[in-house]
Amino acid sequence: MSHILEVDGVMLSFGINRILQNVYLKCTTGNVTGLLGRNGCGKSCLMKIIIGDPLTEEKSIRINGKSLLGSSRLPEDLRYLPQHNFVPDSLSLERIFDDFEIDIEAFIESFPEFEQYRGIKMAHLSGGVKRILELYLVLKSKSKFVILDEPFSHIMPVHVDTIKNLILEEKSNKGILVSDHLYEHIMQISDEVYMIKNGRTFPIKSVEELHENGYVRLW
Ligand SMILES: Nc1ncnc2c1ncn2[C@@H]1O[C@H](COP(=O)(O)OP(=O)(O)OP(=O)(O)O)[C@@H](O)[C@H]1O
Repeated sequence: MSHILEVDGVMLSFGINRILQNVYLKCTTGNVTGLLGRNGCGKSCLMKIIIGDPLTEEKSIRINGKSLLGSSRLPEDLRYLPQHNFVPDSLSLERIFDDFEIDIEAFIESFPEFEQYRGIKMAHLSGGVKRILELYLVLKSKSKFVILDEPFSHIMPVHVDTIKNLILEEKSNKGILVSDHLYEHIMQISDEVYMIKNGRTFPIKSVEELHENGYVRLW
């Protein structure tokens, strides 16, 4: 079944700083939607607002036309990979997969060297290893939409390629909204890309447009 997530009417200021004011984006099952923009333009704030952070009352977030009210979100609707680690340090890899009801064997097939970490607690894993694990848990969750904030940060290139493939595989089950400054990867895997600039979102079709909008320097 296909679902559509739409976001508009978002107004966000901190003091006299207007961060977001003219936002529209949509994400649908079967699609990867990319979100790009300069440091501090409001990407993480927008993602947090979508997943229910009460940063602003002025917003309209809808799934299949039905407004998501307040700050509670059902995990079957939306899951979110934040920039910081979220799995408790005291849990082992095996326990985490059990808790999330996600198949650890399929994970180890994608990342064979994680075999050695099966019984290891999160506290003893490196930053990049934790990041891959958390990204996988969110990406594979039984949710209509997943929102990934900087999924490629701290991750070595060979695993970035695996993760891109997993995202492309998983989009047949859900809509995926993703933001990362590794814009070439975002441009490659996204069906639609939005940029945030001066508080508003607009569609981007090419790296040249990113250049024209001051996000990359091509010449
Ligand atoms: N709780 C807060 N209080 C005050 N200002 C905030 C708060 N949260 C975010 N900001 C400001 O809002 C702006 C947007 O922040 P946000 O984290 O969304 O940027 P971003 O586009 O994700 O940036 P980056 O690419 O650097 O991660 C920034 O100027 C930031 O300093």
